[in-house]
Amino acid sequence: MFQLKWLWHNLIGDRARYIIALCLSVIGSSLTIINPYLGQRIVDTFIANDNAMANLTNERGLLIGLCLGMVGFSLLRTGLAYGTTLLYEVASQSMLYRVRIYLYNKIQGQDMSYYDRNRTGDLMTKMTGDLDMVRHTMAWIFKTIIESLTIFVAAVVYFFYIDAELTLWLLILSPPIFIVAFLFAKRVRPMYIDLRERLSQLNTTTQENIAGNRVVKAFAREEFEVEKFTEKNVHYAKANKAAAMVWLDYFPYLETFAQGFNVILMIVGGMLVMDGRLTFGEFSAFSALIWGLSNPMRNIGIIINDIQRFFASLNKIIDIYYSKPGIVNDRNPIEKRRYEGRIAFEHVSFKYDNATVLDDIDFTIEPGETVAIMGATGSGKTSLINLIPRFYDVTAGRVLVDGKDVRGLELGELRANIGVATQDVLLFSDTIDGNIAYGDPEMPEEEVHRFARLAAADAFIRKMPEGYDTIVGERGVGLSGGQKQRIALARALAVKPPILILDDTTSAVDLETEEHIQKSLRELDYSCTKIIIAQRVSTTASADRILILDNGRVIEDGTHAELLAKRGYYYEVFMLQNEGLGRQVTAHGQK
Ligand SMILES: Nc1ncnc2c1ncn2[C@@H]1O[C@H](COP(=O)(O)OP(=O)(O)OP(=O)(O)O)[C@@H](O)[C@H]1O
Repeated sequence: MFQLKWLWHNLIGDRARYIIALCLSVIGSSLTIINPYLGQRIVDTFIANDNAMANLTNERGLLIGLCLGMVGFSLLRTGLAYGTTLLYEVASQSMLYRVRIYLYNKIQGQDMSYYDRNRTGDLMTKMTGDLDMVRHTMAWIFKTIIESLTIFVAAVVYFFYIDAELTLWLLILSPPIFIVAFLFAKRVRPMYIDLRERLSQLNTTTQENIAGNRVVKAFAREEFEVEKFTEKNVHYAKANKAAAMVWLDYFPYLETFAQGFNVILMIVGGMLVMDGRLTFGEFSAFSALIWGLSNPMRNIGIIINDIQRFFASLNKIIDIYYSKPGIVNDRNPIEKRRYEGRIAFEHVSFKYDNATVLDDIDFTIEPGETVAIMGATGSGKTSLINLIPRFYDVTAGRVLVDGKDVRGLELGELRANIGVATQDVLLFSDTIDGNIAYGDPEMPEEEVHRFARLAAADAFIRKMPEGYDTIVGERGVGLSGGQKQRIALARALAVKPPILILDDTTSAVDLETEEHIQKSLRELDYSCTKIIIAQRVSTTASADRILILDNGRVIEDGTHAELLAKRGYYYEVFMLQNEGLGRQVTAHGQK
């Protein structure tokens, strides 16, 4: 089966340990028949024997030997069980560790459309609960299956050796038990797939709620969110209960059959003892080992439940394991070069699924040029700049950097040459210093300060209680929107990229600060092509060129003066921002 092959493949490095553990499980479980055998000898020789008293005197050595044997084998089994559990734990934990790293790398290597499709809560469930279920199965469920099977087989073999007829009577119960177990497994399987999905939904709701708690509070929607969570929680609890109830439908049959072993033993075994075909000792051996037949039947429900959970979880993990990003790096990493920074869009079109977002975009940006992109919200500005570092790939046409199609460039090298400050600023829960030096952790402190000054962030950072060592909260909590933007800008500048992309990076800073940033950007001490998405004319005015996007098409392209002279969209925005007349501006003129 494919899933088992996958497990075997990932056990590499621990296969020997795991196989030894399986063998020890088999040996340890087989030893369970030894004590009933020794007990049988004791009963037949020293208790239910006509010469029992004489034997007690004459064969004392044998009795002591048998008793010591029982103690010895019990100790041996305990020792083996300890060692076996240890091996299972070590092997499964190491496998879990390796697979977790592999999956983490896989997730990191996915392109943006993967993150568009997958919910964070679902990915978190895969990385935690699902992986742990797989480990639990490797360490406990497989062990229980192997041990139950071994004890079952060993008991049956031993029973056949003592008395075949009684054994066959007992085994009459096995077919109905297996039929019931099969029916149960079939019914419960889809329930565990559903249960796994509901857990993922519960986690997604929880994660979104925690991440978005400020919005929830701002809109005073706590009650609504609690209701939403309760709904998911109820669904999850119901799914759990439904699976448990199914087990209860089958449990009485399995339990009755399991009890049936004792009943058959009493009736048939008793008759055989009375007929003198079975000794008391042999009967006691049956009695002592009958759990070897009934226990696996009792465990069968737990095993089936866990195996279904295991497959539901494993399939989710395998999904990530074999997922391939659409955007791959098919070049071998070479020594990273510094690009000149020439960018060209050649008749580029782009779609998310089926919705066309960019249509026949065609322009060139020379090294060192500063180009501003403006356009109504949703016109495709962010989508356009996302094509340069290959966050997404074009649907038609080509994006060229330094004259080469970006799809043919080494991905790491390409991205290392591009500094991006995204619209949605994300800072890590780390020091401010660590956040600015994210692209180069070895960066000297003075450099960090220099880039913070360029981004007009130095002054406010120094006013913070621990300056550059201040730890910012998750996603930058504790900083204002403008402060976060300036740290994100410093982080992008600090990699000294030949291509710098700023997506609305100064939208939340005041005009004076923005002026300082504009000046810094003009005076950077390294050559840099800048693409700046902005809504303010104050930002775009000093650019070498301005592109106006509307509905995925470039409708205006020129300098500030040229576009004003055109009296189109740009002119309207200019007038609106400078005169504050509040007219509604469209790409096609004024309404
Ligand atoms: N991940 C996505 N999946 C599907 N559609 C998307 C995705 N991201 C953006 N879009 C759609 O693509 C269009 C362009 O979005 P884009 O973010 O590029 O616009 P924008 O000009 O940057 O807008 P804004 O100024 O509001 O940031 C929008 O209609 C948006 O709904």
